[in-house]
Amino acid sequence: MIQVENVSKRFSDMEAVKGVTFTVPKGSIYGLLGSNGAGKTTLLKMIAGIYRQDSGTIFIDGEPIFENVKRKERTLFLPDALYFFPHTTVQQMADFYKSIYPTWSDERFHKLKELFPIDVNKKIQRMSKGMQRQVAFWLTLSALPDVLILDEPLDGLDAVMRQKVKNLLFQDVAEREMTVLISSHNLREVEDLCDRIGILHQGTLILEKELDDLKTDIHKIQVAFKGPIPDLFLQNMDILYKEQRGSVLLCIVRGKEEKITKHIQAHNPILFDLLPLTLEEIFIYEMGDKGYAIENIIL
Ligand SMILES: Nc1ncnc2c1ncn2[C@@H]1O[C@H](COP(=O)(O)OP(=O)(O)OP(=O)(O)O)[C@@H](O)[C@H]1O
Repeated sequence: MIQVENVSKRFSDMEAVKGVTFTVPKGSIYGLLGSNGAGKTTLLKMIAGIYRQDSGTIFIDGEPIFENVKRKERTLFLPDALYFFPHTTVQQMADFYKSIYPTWSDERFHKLKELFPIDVNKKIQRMSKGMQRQVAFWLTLSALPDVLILDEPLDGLDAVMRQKVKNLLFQDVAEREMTVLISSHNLREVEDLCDRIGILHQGTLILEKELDDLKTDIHKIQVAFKGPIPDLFLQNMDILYKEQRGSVLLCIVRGKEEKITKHIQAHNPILFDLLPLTLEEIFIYEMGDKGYAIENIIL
C-alpha cells in the first residue's frame, strides 16, 4: 500500500509538487496522469525513496521509504530513462538483481524467458530501445516486488509486447497482490490497466477517480418536450454540461441510469435518449474549466 500525504517538493524557485495526497491500496493499480512537466517523475522518485520530500509524509506498507533499505528491497522503480551497467548481459544483470533483491525468483526469471524473446547472453546496451525496456520488465518482475513504481513504462514497446506486459502486471496484482503506481501522459495507454486515475497538473492533483464509478455514473442525454423545458426537470438533476439544439436539450448528467431515466420519463418528454460517454468525454466534462489540462493526456 502506498500512502502519500500532503507531499511537496521544490527545486530552487520551482515548486514541482504541491501538497499532493493520495493512496494506492494493496493489490491495486493507480494511474498518475499528467502532461509534460506536471511533476509525475518528481513525485514517483519521492515515492520510490530516491528524492526526499520537502514536506508531507510517504509510507509504503506502513513505513517511510526514504533511506529505508528493507522497504526498498521490496519496492521497485522502473524509471523512464533506463540504466544498465555498461557492457553487461541480461544474465549478468539478473545475477546483480539476485544479489540485491531477497525476493528474486530464478524460477520466475526462467519462466518469463518464454515471453521475452531475448538472448540472456546478449549485451543490453547493444539492444534496441524496446528490447531494453523488455529486459527491464523481465528483471523487475523476476524480483517479485510488493510495490512497483513505473514511470512511462510502455514507451517504446510494440502493441503485442504492451499487451504481454499488461497481462503480466494483472497477473502479479491478482496472484500476489502487488501494488502498482504507473505514470503516463496518455489516458488511453493506461485506461484498461488502472483501477483508479489521478490527474496531476502543475504539481497539484486536480482530479482523482475510480474508473468503474466514472463509467457507470455519467451519462449523455438528449431530451425534448412538447412545450418549454419544465423548471423542475432541470433543478432536480446533477448537470455537468447543457446545450440547447433547437428544441432538443443535450445534457451531461451525473447519477444512476435508472434514477435519471425515471426522473426524465416523469416529465413526459417527446424525445429521450440516454447515450454512453467515452472516458475522454467524461474527463473533459468532469474537469470543467480545467479542460485544458486534460487535452494533452487524451489526444
Ligand atoms: N532535478 C531537477 N532540478 C530542477 N528542476 C527539476 C528537476 N527535476 C524536475 N524539475 C522540474 O520540475 C517540474 C516537474 O518535472 P517532472 O520531471 O517531475 O515532470 P513530469 O510530469 O515527469 O514530466 P514529463 O512527462 O515531461 O516527464 C519541471 O518543471 C521540471 O523542470
